[in-house]
Amino acid sequence: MAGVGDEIRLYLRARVALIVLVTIEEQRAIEILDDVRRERDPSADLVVWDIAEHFTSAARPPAGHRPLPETGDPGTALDKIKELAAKSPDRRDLYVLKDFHEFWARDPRIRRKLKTLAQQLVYTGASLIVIAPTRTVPVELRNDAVVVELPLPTAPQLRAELDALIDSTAGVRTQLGEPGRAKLAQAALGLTVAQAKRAFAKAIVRDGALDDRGLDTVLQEKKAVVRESGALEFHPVEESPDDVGGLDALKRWLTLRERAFSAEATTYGLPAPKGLALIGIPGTGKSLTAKMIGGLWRLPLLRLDVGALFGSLVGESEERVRLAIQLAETVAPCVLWIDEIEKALAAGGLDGGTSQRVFGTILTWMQEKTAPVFVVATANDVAAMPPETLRRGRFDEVFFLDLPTERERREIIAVHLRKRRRDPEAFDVHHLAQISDGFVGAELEQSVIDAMYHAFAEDRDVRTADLTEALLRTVPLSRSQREVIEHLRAWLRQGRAQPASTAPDRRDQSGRGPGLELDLDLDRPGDGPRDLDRPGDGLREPDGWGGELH
Ligand SMILES: Nc1ncnc2c1ncn2[C@@H]1O[C@H](COP(=O)(O)OP(=O)(O)OP(=O)(O)O)[C@@H](O)[C@H]1O
Repeated sequence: MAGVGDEIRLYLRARVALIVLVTIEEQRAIEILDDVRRERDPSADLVVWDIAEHFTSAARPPAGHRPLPETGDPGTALDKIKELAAKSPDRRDLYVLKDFHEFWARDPRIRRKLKTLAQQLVYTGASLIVIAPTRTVPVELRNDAVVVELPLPTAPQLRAELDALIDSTAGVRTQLGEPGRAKLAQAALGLTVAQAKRAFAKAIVRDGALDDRGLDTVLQEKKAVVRESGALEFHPVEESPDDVGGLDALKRWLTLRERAFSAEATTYGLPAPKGLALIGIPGTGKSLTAKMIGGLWRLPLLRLDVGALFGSLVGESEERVRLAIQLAETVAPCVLWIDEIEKALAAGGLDGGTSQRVFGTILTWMQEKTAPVFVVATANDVAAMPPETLRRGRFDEVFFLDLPTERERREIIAVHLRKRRRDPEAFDVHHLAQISDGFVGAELEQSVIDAMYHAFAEDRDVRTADLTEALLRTVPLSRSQREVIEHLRAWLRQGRAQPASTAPDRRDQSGRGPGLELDLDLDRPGDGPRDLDRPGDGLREPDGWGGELH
């Protein structure tokens, strides 16, 4: 039996008044509880109450028949449990309540009755367990209750389900040998037992057999489940470092850790990297980098939409974040991209408490996580983020993505010409980079597209002149919203991040740009060891540096 059964057994032995088992897998929870019951006392009963079936015995095989009371009212159900336990105080029955999270949320009478009953049962052999889909236990009950989470099934558990399904499905042809079955079970990680069984069954019905095609069905099912969870989605991994212009320091950092999640790295004694924070000017390639990491490291990429975490019902947001974390851990090793993490603090219209709790849950998890989930947090607005957010221990490194330098602009323009099947050699990219000072990657890409539209409308191929015009037509954000960039650079000046690029021309002809000239104050306390692969450490801020933009 999994660790949860052991944990529950321990709490029962310690006579904890109320155990709240958090899961959406009620059937699996009941099976685990029945194992616990049988092992403690085979003659005890497992009595389950829910709003539709009322009292039933779930003990397998049935533990000696005893008439059970009949009531669909939750308050009366609690009274009846009290009577049953009082009648035979030595019986070690387990009473399981379903649907109570609905009642305790809205009825103070139920909260009171449940608390009293839980405290009284401590003096009998019986125990009380609530199965709930959320871990929000009312304040009044928190002192008496322990919350136990039922993790999603592991690969061996899913494998057992798969084997059982194949054995029980008459006439199913299966070309799945040992490695195939293991692969399929592995692919189903992140699904509940019921969801996995459904996906396996779907593959059998659709293909008439269980073979390699099943893998695809299972992955599709998993994507659907992840999407339904509200805030998490699988992101296709298509980008490679070749799609990213500039940002060489950041790319080097990532390439150095390319095999960080391999078994060899663990054997070598390396800890798995925890995560990266990418802070910076909008449009400089933070999202692009997050996507590229999945491609470079060949790991699945999950994107967490922080805005979508916030639900309107009490406790819903916390529940969603918990579920998202749980899903990411089951899919691990993976990259979890937390897009615009600062939104967690600025969730408009919500009471500060909810967003603080959601943000706190993410941060605590990042600090304590042991599963190989590499977090990439991207943020534009650092003003809302408390400084401790980006502390080491959570992130291995914090990178700042500044306006691209001239050389980087050359690379970015070349990337986008190549992407659109044009040879950069056929263009004067030097000139284009020179005239696009202050442009970010997104604006350069847009200018390339804009130029191509103009040429296309005139039925000819795109030329340097079209690109020049497109660039001159564009007013980059760095010019229209200087203060946004000033603000971010002021933050960088406080030495909280590494420049993502080490371009020697960081101070290009415009005389702007912080980059390498910053004194990064490498010895500040609490910083821990620095990366050897990080170039440019400790260079001095030049006289008269003012980050002036043109
Ligand atoms: N360094 C770069 N190299 C190549 N393309 C880039 C680069 N930076 C940005 N781009 C292009 O601009 C698009 C938008 O950039 P991206 O979304 O990654 O920026 P961002 O920093 O995440 O912006 P935001 O903060 O506004 O979300 C990318 O999909 C890519 O096509």
